[in-house]
Amino acid sequence: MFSKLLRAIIMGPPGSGKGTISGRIVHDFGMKHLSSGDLLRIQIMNSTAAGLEAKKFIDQGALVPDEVMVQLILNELREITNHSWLLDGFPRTVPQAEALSDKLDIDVVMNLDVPFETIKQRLTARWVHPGSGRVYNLDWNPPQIPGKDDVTGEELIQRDDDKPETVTARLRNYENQTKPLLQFYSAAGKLVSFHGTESNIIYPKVKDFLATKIPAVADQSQSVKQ
Ligand SMILES: Nc1nc2c(ncn2[C@@H]2O[C@H](COP(=O)(O)OP(=O)(O)O)[C@@H](O)[C@H]2O)c(=O)[nH]1
Ligand SMILES: Nc1ncnc2c1ncn2[C@@H]1O[C@H](COP(=O)(O)OP(=O)(O)O)[C@@H](O)[C@H]1O
Repeated sequence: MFSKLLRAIIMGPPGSGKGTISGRIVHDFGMKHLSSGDLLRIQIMNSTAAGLEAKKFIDQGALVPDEVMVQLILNELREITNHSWLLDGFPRTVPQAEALSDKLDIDVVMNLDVPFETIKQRLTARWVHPGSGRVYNLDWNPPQIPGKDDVTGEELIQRDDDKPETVTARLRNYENQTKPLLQFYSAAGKLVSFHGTESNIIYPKVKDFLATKIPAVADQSQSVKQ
């Protein structure tokens, strides 16, 4: 029934739950998750040339230039062979999407359609574990020990770009630069949108959809045993 590896994109405005839902997809379907934001934050933590260059844009809520992003992501995707993957946060502009489709065929684009009013209040309460990209929310899914990652016990950080004024700039950029991608992927027949305000309600719909495309982890281990 499932003859090939799945190449999927998850899209949506900042704070729509891409990281949260990706974590559940990885758990249930074992896909490799590649988040452009996590990748950039690791480059910044390691003070690489690409990281230092990217930080100037990220701190202002601006998008990192297309050529930097395309190179970074295509290099990473080249490393993932023989595995289904889920791309989160890339592409974010039409030129990025064109550069990606020049190199690879994408199977599905899942769009999280969450209203801006819902999002704004979420982001100021977001804390992240930079090493893994695990994401928490002080109101919604707080860590077991305040300020510490549940799995490693390491310190959580609040992202510099989650300040209210930067969030406004990011939402504006989403509207101007990223939203046109919905039309791009819709015209290509790849787009599936999930509407809602709660990840717990959106995720079961995403899961049902993905189950028609890729075996769940439980089914994969069963087929190994047989
Ligand atoms: N209140 C609430 N917060 C949520 C929900 N889903 C995710 N969050 C939190 O909202 C913030 C943004 O989610 P995240 O997955 O990082 O979104 P992304 O920016 O699209 O990757 C994080 O702090 C999440 O813990 C939800 O359904 N309700
Ligand atoms: N594909 C991309 N193109 C340009 N900039 C990007 C891209 N992905 C991430 N960034 C930069 O990194 C920041 C954080 O990205 P991300 O963690 O994906 O944010 P969020 O999860 O809130 O949508 C973005 O605001 C942007 O500055």
